[in-house]
Amino acid sequence: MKIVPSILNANLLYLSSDLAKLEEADIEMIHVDIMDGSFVPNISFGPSFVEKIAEETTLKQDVHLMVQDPDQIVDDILEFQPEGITIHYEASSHCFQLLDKIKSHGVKAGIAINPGTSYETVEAAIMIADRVLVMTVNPGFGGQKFIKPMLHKVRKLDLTRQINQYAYQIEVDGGVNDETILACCDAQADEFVVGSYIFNGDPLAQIETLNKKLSEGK
Ligand SMILES: O=C(CO)[C@@H](O)[C@H](O)COP(=O)(O)O
Ligand SMILES: [Fe+2]
Repeated sequence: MKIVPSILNANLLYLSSDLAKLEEADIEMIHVDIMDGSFVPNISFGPSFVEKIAEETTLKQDVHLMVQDPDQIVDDILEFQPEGITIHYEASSHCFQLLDKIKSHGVKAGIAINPGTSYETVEAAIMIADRVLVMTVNPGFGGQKFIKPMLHKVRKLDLTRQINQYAYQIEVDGGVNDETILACCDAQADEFVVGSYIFNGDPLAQIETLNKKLSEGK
């Protein structure tokens, strides 16, 4: 089980020292949300930011693409060899081709689903995905309320991978905090993206609280 801090709501003026704190907290990977103002009503970072982060830290990058046309931007990100790139099923017109392309570069290929997208819609795509990201808020912003019924999808994804021996990791993204992380863990999610909960306080203390919750819940 992994906590994956999302830097979307971090204060970018202090990002360098915050990244050092995450390393100190034994975090392995951060979550980088790329938004184009079209697929979601917000604009965040672009590929050059992935490059700058790679120069600054040894933390791996889990890149979450919330863009209308992922085919157009994916090459620019593959260049910086993140740990993974996750595309939205709703945005990609050729998701199998794109997932294969990401994998062929030795980068983990993820498929993300919005709250309104059913598990059944992605039944085929998950067969080849390394990661399935279940949005537990509507994408676009940090600091939103966790949508609890999404855990039903997480449970189904876990059951499906057990039955078929699929290899994907299940990641939950949005509204994960000290009150919701245990339910995600119980539903068998493997990776917990946590943004505002970590960066609205002292990152080290917040991560310690989350780790404590997870170990108490075992
Ligand atoms: O992809 C997104 C939002 O669209 C997320 O990765 C957020 O950045 C998570 O932030 P919190 O909900 O934890 O504040
Ligand atoms: Fe995200």
